[in-house]
Amino acid sequence: MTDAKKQAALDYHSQPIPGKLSVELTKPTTSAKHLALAYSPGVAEPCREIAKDPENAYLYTGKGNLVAVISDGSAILGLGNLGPLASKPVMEGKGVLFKKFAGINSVDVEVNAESPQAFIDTVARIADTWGGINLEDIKAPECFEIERALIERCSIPVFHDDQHGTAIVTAAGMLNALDIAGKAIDQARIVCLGAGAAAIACMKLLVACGAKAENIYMLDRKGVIHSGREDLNQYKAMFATDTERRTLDDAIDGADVFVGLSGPNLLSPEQLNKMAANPVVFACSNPDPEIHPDVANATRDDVIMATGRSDFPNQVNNVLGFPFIFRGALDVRATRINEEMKVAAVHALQDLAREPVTQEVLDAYEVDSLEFGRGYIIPTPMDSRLLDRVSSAVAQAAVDSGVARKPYPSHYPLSSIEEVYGS
Ligand SMILES: NC(=O)C1=CN([C@@H]2O[C@H](COP(=O)(O)OP(=O)(O)OC[C@H]3O[C@@H](n4cnc5c(N)ncnc54)[C@H](OP(=O)(O)O)[C@@H]3O)[C@@H](O)[C@H]2O)C=CC1
Ligand SMILES: CC(=O)C(=O)O
Ligand SMILES: [Mg+2]
Repeated sequence: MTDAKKQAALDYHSQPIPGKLSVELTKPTTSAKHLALAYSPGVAEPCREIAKDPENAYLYTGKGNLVAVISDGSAILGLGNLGPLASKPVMEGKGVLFKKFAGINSVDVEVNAESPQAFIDTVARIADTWGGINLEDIKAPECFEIERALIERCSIPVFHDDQHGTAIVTAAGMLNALDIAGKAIDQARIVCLGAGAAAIACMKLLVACGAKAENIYMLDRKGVIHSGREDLNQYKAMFATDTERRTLDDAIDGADVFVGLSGPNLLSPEQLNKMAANPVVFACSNPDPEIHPDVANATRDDVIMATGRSDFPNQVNNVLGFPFIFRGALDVRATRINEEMKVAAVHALQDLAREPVTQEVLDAYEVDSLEFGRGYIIPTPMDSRLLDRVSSAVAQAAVDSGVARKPYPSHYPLSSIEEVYGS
């Protein structure tokens, strides 16, 4: 970013008041009578009801529309481990997206934990307060055990966004991009740079969508993850291939797909030039991609290019997933977010990209036209139809797969966030 853009970002966060979120009141509070209801003595009545039956918390408090965004700051975007407090702008940002796109209230919680177990214990002890937990920017491999343990210990949905939100959006974009490139996913040779939270989850979901594990070369900082390596954790080991290729330079030769979930400027124009015809490049590291789209487009005119950023076409970013996935899960009071719900979200995103783009989206991106093709493989976050399409698909999948504690919502389809509480 230029110095002017960096300053604009700092000003945005500090002016006119610090931060991006605030708390609003939902009940009248202008008289002593109101206070006697909101506070003592009236507040005792809902307390007694919740003590009798914890489900009443959904009736008398904001729990059912409240998601905690929780991080230890160990993998903040692609910036690395900057600690919990430095992750707060990102966590507030996730809260902005929850509210703006899905009408969900959120609190950000930055945990200073000395170990994964301490983090798990901290979160588990406060979990009942919320309707769901969105884990964010926790590095691999610790994130896998943290999420598994919290799913086991909590009765509300726990979802590591960097794993599953990213994987859902990547899979949707990839299925469309390969279709446009005229390639079959089960034939595609895929290079994944990065072997952390996002990369492992993305490759697992691509395999579930038809990619062949033996066609995937995954790389970490030490190079290709191959069967001869003895330094692999169990998650990386799932992607160890029997190959003589050792470096990105080796792996990228002839590849159909590059997925970057690692760090900035790690794919060179020379390496892009070694890829097969119509290469699909998802350079998803934030804020700086593995290859800048201007560089990629200048290098090859047949590249189908996506990044995680809002300021370039084809934004492959978990913002297209987590707000709507939680909306659907909360509205049927799902106990968890399972594979069926994730796959339903993939197909809802994939299908929406193939529909005509609305004027609202054209205006938001200041373009005259946008249609399914190389420059538009996935819906944009500013598409208000996402609220209905993804949330409905996720809610229906939760009901069908038996994890919903409420029926499919009678107030669906949703056409705006004003409707999220029903009528
Ligand atoms: N667009 C989107 O929606 C999203 C994008 N991301 C991006 O993905 C990236 C990774 O995030 P996340 O998975 O959460 O973090 P993790 O810390 O869990 O994983 C980072 C991975 O990147 C690898 N890596 C880092 N530098 C290099 C390098 N120079 N060469 C090869 N591999 C490297 C690490 O290798 P090693 O294992 O050897 O340490 C590790 O496997 C970030 O840039 C993040 O912004 C993440 C989530 C969503
Ligand atoms: C988008 C996001 O969650 C990340 O880059 O970590
Ligand atoms: Mg993240």
